[in-house]
Amino acid sequence: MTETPAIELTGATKRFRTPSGALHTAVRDLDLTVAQGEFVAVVGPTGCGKSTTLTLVSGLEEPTEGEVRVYGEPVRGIDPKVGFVFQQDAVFPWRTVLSNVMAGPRFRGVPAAEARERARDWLGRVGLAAFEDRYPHQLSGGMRKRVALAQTFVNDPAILLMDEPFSALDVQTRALMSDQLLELWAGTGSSVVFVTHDLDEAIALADRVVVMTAGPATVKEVFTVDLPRPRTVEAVRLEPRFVELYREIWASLGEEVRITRERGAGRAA
Ligand SMILES: Nc1ncnc2c1ncn2[C@@H]1O[C@H](COP(=O)(O)OP(=O)(O)OP(=O)(O)O)[C@@H](O)[C@H]1O
Repeated sequence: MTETPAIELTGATKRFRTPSGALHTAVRDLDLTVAQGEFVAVVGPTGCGKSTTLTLVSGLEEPTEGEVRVYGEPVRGIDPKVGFVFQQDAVFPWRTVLSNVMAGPRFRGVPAAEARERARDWLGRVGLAAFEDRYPHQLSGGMRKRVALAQTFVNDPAILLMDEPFSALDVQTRALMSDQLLELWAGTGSSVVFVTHDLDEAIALADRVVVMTAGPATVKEVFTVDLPRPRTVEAVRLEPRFVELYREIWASLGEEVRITRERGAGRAA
């Protein structure tokens, strides 16, 4: 018997009504399956429809056509099995780090003592045990991102949707965060969909890299990343296979980036 996929988009199309009243197609006829426990990275030219794809899986938006399923069930609204990490931090500025990490389990009805214990456990895993009484503004960008990871993993999500979560960080912190994410994810069995502009990051993290077309987004090509795990970003980047994969995927992605750029230049002319 084959296992139910964690995520299944079938012929998913999303159109938005623009302020001028016209219809804009952000995603068209998109087919994508993510297995349970799989890490999938999504790359594509700017504005092509990557975030819209995530919002369809999250239940924040409904597809205009086609189907989106999570664990075999059609998505109807926001599912508690799904966790998110975005580029912006989703922390309460007036709450301490511990209170921020406890918030999710508390909203889900976990008793305070247990929520505190789970939050402390995850804060320990992200290396912030000594900072539980700090407020978010007293932390660095990288530390706030670690709070965001603890905040997400503490809810034990079956599916994790990440939309350029590390793009606001400097390059070194980004690499450390990627390593940390892989470490945290390794023990959970959750499925991840990770949207990024950074092909290095996509290959270093993922089991498969999905290349999207210039907008409206559909799947152009899917590449399997056959690099062994556990991986660390700095080490994996030096492997000949990594460089080979980078070249192959860039050949596909680069075309779409060029199409998007030329359209932009056409519009500016
Ligand atoms: N709520 C909305 N209403 C109208 N148009 C929208 C809406 N959300 C997204 N769009 C449009 O759909 C297209 C795809 O946007 P989306 O944010 O999914 O792209 P993206 O690939 O994530 O972009 P980026 O790489 O720049 O983050 C864009 O042209 C955007 O302007």
